[in-house]
Order: sequence, then C-alpha cells, then structure tokens
Amino acid sequence: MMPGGDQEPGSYYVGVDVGTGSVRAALVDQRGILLAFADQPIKRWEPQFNHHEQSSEDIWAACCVVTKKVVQGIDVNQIRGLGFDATCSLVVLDKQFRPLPVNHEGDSRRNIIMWLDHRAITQVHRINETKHSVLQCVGGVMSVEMQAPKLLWLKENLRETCWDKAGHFFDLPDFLSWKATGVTARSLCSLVCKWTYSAEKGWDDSFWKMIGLEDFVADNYRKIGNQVLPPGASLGNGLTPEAAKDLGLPAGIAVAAPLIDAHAGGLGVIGADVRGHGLACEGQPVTSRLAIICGTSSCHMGISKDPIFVPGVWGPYFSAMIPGFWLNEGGQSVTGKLIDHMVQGHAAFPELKAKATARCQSVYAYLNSHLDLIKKAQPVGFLTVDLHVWPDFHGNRSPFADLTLKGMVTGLKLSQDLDDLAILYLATVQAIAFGTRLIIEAMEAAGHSISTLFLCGGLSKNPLFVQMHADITGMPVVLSQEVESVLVGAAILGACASGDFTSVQEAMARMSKVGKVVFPRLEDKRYYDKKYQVFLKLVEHQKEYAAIMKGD
Ligand SMILES: Nc1ncnc2c1ncn2[C@@H]1O[C@H](COP(=O)(O)OP(=O)(O)O)[C@@H](O)[C@H]1O
Ligand SMILES: O=C(CO)[C@H](O)[C@H](O)COP(=O)(O)O
Repeated sequence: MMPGGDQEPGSYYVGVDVGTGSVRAALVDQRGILLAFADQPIKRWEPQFNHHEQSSEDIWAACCVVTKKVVQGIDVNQIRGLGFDATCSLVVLDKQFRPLPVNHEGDSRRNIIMWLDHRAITQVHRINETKHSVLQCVGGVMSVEMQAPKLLWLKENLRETCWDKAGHFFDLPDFLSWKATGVTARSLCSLVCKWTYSAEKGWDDSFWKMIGLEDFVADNYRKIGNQVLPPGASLGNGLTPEAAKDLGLPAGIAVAAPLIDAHAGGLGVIGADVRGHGLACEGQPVTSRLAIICGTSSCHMGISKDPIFVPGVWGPYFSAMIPGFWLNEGGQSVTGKLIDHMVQGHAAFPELKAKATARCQSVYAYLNSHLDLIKKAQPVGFLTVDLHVWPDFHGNRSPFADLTLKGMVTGLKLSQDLDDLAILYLATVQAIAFGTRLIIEAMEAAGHSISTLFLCGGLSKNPLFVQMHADITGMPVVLSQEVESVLVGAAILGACASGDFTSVQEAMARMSKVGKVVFPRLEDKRYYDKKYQVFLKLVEHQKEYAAIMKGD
C-alpha cells in the first residue's frame, strides 16, 4: 500500500454520520468518491418543552442498518477503515455500560440528552456566574447546549435514578467509537469543544470543583474520560468481533477516534483544491475559508494559526478539527429546524404539501419554483422588502450567546395563501443568512480574515439557501462534488486510522473536491445592506422590549 492514497484501486472507507434526525452511512473510495449511501431516521422524544431525548441503542441499531446497506455487494476485505461522527449529545450508561434514564419517567430507552435540549438553563446560568477561566475558551459564555450544565442538571434532578448509578458519560461520537472498539478513550474534539478539556493543559480541577461536580476530580475523570486521542487516530485493536457482526464488516479493521458532526463536515470541505475556480482563497492560507455545516443547526467553522478570542463564538479550540490549527465555532442553534417550523406551521402548508407531492417534489423545491413564478421581473430576494425575520427561535448561539433571545417577524398580513407562505419561507432563509453575516463580522473584528464560504449539510441542497448566503454575505459559496460532505469527513477519519494517509491534511486534500461555486449577485448588495440594517434593529428592539417589561 503506497502512502498518500496512491494505493491500488479498491481501498474503501466507511463513514457513519449521526445527525439530529437521521443516521447516514457511505462507502467512500480513496479519491473521496461516494460509492454507496444509506440513511435511516432515528427516534426522538420531547417529553416536555426544551427536553429532547434519544436512545443510544436505537442509534446504534440504525448505524448497523445503514452500514450493512452500503457494503452490500462489495468484497468487505477491501474496507480499510471506519470513521464516525455524531451530534454532540450526552449519552449516559451505568457501570456495566447499560443505558440509564435521563428523565423523570425512568424510561431507560431514553438515555441521551440531545445537544439542543435546554433543560439546564439555571445550571448554565450558575456556571457562567463563576466567571471561571475555562469560559474564555467558549467565547466567554458557556452554552446550555454543552455538557457541564447537563451533567449538573442530572446530579441535581435525577440523583438516585441516574447520577449515582452512572458509570460512563459519553459524547455521542465517543459512545459510537466505544461501541465499535470497546475503547473508552475520548476524542480530543468532543472533550475540548463541549467538556472544557484543554488540548494543552488537560482537565481543570478547579472548574469542576467550583460548579459542584467535584465527583469527577475525585475519580480522576474516569467517568468522563481520562484517555484522550486526536481525531483520526486508530483505536485499540480496531473493530471488535461483536461490533463487526452488528455492522456487517470484518473484525479488526481500523476505527478512528471520531469527530462531532459539524467538525466532520469541516474536514470534508475545507481542504479542497480550489485551483481554477476564480476564488479569492486560491493561493491563500486555508484560514481564509469558513466551513458552514447547515443541518438542523448551522455551525460556522473558522481556523487560525494562533488562538483568536471572539466574544460569543466558541473556541479557540486547539487541534479540535484540523491538527495544529485553532478552531473558532460560531453557530445558529436552529436553521433547518426553523425553516421546517415556519413552513409546517403555516395555514397553507397542507396545500403546499399536496401540490409538491403531485409534482413529486420536495416542499422546498416547490416553494423555490413558486417564488420564481411570483417574483416577476425583480430578483427573488426583493419579495421581502416589507417582511423581516429575526431567527433566534431557540435562543442565540453566536455572536450574542444569549439563550433568552426569541424569534421575531415583522410585516405580517391577513393573507394565508401559498404566496404568503413562500415569502415567509424566503424571509426566514434570508434571516439565517443575515445571522451568518453577523457571525462573520464578529469573527473578522476579532482577527479572522475570511474570503470564501464552504457549505455542506442538508440545507446546502437548497439552491435558494445557498444563493442567499452568497448574496447576503457578499462571498462566493463553494459546494463540494459530493453533496454528503459530512460523510466524506467521517470517511477521511477512517482513511487516516487505516494508515493509508500520513496526515489528516493529506487525506483532506485528496478526498475533498470542489463541485460548484455560487457567486454573489453584487448588483443586489444595496438592497441586502438595507435589510441587514433592519435585521440589526430587530434585535436591538427586542432587547428594548425586554428592558421595558423588566422595569417598574
Ligand atoms: N433536498 C433538500 N432541500 C431543501 N432542504 C433540505 C433538503 N434536505 C434537507 N433539507 C433541510 O436540511 C435540514 C436537515 O439537514 P440534515 O443535514 O439532514 O440535518 P441533521 O444532520 O441535523 O440531521 C432539514 O431541516 C431541511 O430543512
Ligand atoms: O453543536 C453542534 C456542533 O458543535 C451541532 O449544532 C450539533 O452537533 C447538531 O448538529 P446538526 O445540526 O448537524 O444535527
């Protein structure tokens, strides 16, 4: 086997991506080409508002179904590596590695507190009041979506049924790699990004003591991880015989230390060779690129050679995505979920669904063509001249790091027809893109210099979403040759673990490829600049309303 991906044809890697709504797997070759793809929805429970739970057994079973599907019909001995990525949800197991309930009902199927769960609001508030120095590495304010507040909630609310019995708390990506290999080592990515671990200094005892989780210190962090590996490192002796049987793969193949899903997306897109596309980032350092992974949420991944502190933007995290680089991660907690929410909640949704089904189209493809129909001679984006949306229906992740912020819509009329739904959908898509512009401005003000966006995730399949990101940020958007770039990222991990590439950087350069570039319509800039001014006023006004209501 030649290092550098020049091996004989037929070396394959399997990538498994656990998103919020489904599990996906792909069979990928050493050029980064997807040869097979499968997906399967996963269960979700919302027992009460802001509580979101999943089942680790259900997720593992879905991983097995999709993996078996993608390797059907090929010689499995050609598979050299397996990589996982997943959402940063909290998995709880007892001392014998059995699921423990994270709910008052005691339902042990539901042993995952999902990343978007906001139950630990009072806990995160107390954590932020400590002003502990670890908070500097999460943008100054810890998010309720991280693991420390969730752990504290479990200790304070489910002491007997969960906390006292717990033997292992895993980030979901690390749970999957443990399931596959029996190795409980954690990925540097999950511990650094969601658990306050420092790549340079390790755990900070004083933080855990200060927030009331001194239990972990006394136990030398056994329950949350005291062995840490870089993403892509090969785990133990590879795939165990039991997991091999479950997944339909040969025992002993290399399994990589995993990544969080957004980070796998970053790996799948950010290192592509852009020569010949007329992009400003050509010949420039990779730090001029921003990867945006847009699924249920959107994550804005920017890297730098030196640490950059951006208020309200997570990080700087060392080597958490690309080895040797610092990572800042901006984000919007709900984007795909917000678009679905707005569209599905509208009175004209049943009509939309029926019409889209009749044309064998997705509702989004239908809405996009409907907008084209009603725009007449003007650019489609101009349909929202008097309709504006503030998109923080699930709080603001970046750059305000304020989970009390809410959604806003201004410009509503009495109409309930399809035109009205289409324009509301457009205004929502635009609001998400304005949110991205705001995050980029915060990152640039702190020292990043970004010229090109690289989009992936489910929303990147929506041409309107992509064009609005280009028009509103004024930057070109690069889409990968493989639409499922997050899976390419997971496969890159497997390829690194197999030893077929000498570094993550080398595997990225070989396996991620530019597909299409969408340039901004610069002639529309004045219009979007005005809408951006309104966008900023919306949040300013929302804060004023809250202050008025707080006053006597
Ligand atoms: N073909 C498509 N056209 C438009 N939007 C899409 C399409 N496929 C997915 N989406 C959007 O992407 C979101 C899901 O993205 P995905 O990456 O699958 O999410 P996750 O990784 O969080 O499970 C949905 O909420 C939906 O709005
Ligand atoms: O916090 C995150 C990454 O750090 C993601 O938002 C979370 O993992 C969910 O991802 P997705 O929207 O793709 O399901």
